[in-house]
Amino acid sequence: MTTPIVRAEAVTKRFGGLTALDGVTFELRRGGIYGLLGRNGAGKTTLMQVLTGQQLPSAGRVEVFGGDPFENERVLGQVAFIKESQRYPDAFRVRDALTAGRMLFPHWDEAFARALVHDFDLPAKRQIKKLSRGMLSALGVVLGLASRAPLTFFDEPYLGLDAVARQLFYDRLLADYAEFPRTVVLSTHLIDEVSDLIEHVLLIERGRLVLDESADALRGQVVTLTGPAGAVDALAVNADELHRERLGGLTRATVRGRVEPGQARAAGVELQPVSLQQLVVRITTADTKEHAA
Ligand SMILES: Nc1ncnc2c1ncn2[C@@H]1O[C@H](COP(=O)(O)OP(=O)(O)OP(=O)(O)O)[C@@H](O)[C@H]1O
Repeated sequence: MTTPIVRAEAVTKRFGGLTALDGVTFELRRGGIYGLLGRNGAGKTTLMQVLTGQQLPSAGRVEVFGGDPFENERVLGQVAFIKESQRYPDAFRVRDALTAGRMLFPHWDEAFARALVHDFDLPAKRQIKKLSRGMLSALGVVLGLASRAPLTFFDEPYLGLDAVARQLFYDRLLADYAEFPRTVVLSTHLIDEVSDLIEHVLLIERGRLVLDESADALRGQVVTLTGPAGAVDALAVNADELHRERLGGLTRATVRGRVEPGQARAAGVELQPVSLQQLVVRITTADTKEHAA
């Protein structure tokens, strides 16, 4: 068993009458790339803020590296939180941000930072306020990767990055993670792009954690069945139905649960795996319908 480095117990965060996090309980273990997924406003940023001591929970408990992260230098020295809206001092140049990274992060790797600045084609002497949006995102990515923080949060780090730069980020993250294992939490809407990268999925819906599963386990769990309605129903009897539609005379159902491929073949039902992206869409829309009902 790997040791958990984060424990969140029944964490609730309210902003006035709005409940942004609602009784969220989970653990993050040492070493792993987590995908923090969920629709707009689901509570992802709030959760990362609570875990990094930038917001206090309204109820519940958070423990990071064995302590409360709030104003805790020992804990926060091991944590990097890279967010799109990061503000820098007005006169800061790219190279000043690297100097700050060197001072802030005990595990900082200067050579790696310089290599990344080169890879992302960042102008070291340019003022940060004069960077393009994509360059600003790239700077966040450089700081987050070179920090080598044992717990690194990337909150939608790709905004403004083009496809080539995003791929560079994924490649560098994966290669560096293999050499220096740590815990990385990546909040993203680009699920298909990161589905090969993430090892564990945390899915938040309206402030509640609705999925906390290894990506491998999930891949085998959800399938689409297409065939005559009666045969589909019989095969899916013990599975959890997430979605159903009719295609001419056929029924297509997306279900979570075990379906035997041999039985499906014999019943004339086509079985197809479901991508992580489709799975998230199905789970979150099923939840929305339930909520509206
Ligand atoms: N400081 C705040 N004051 C009031 N409401 C807030 C505050 N921060 C977040 N919220 C609200 O809490 C909810 C969750 O927001 P959060 O930013 O955590 O969502 P998110 O999952 O990160 O969304 P997105 O994917 O759009 O970035 C939203 O309804 C948001 O409006």
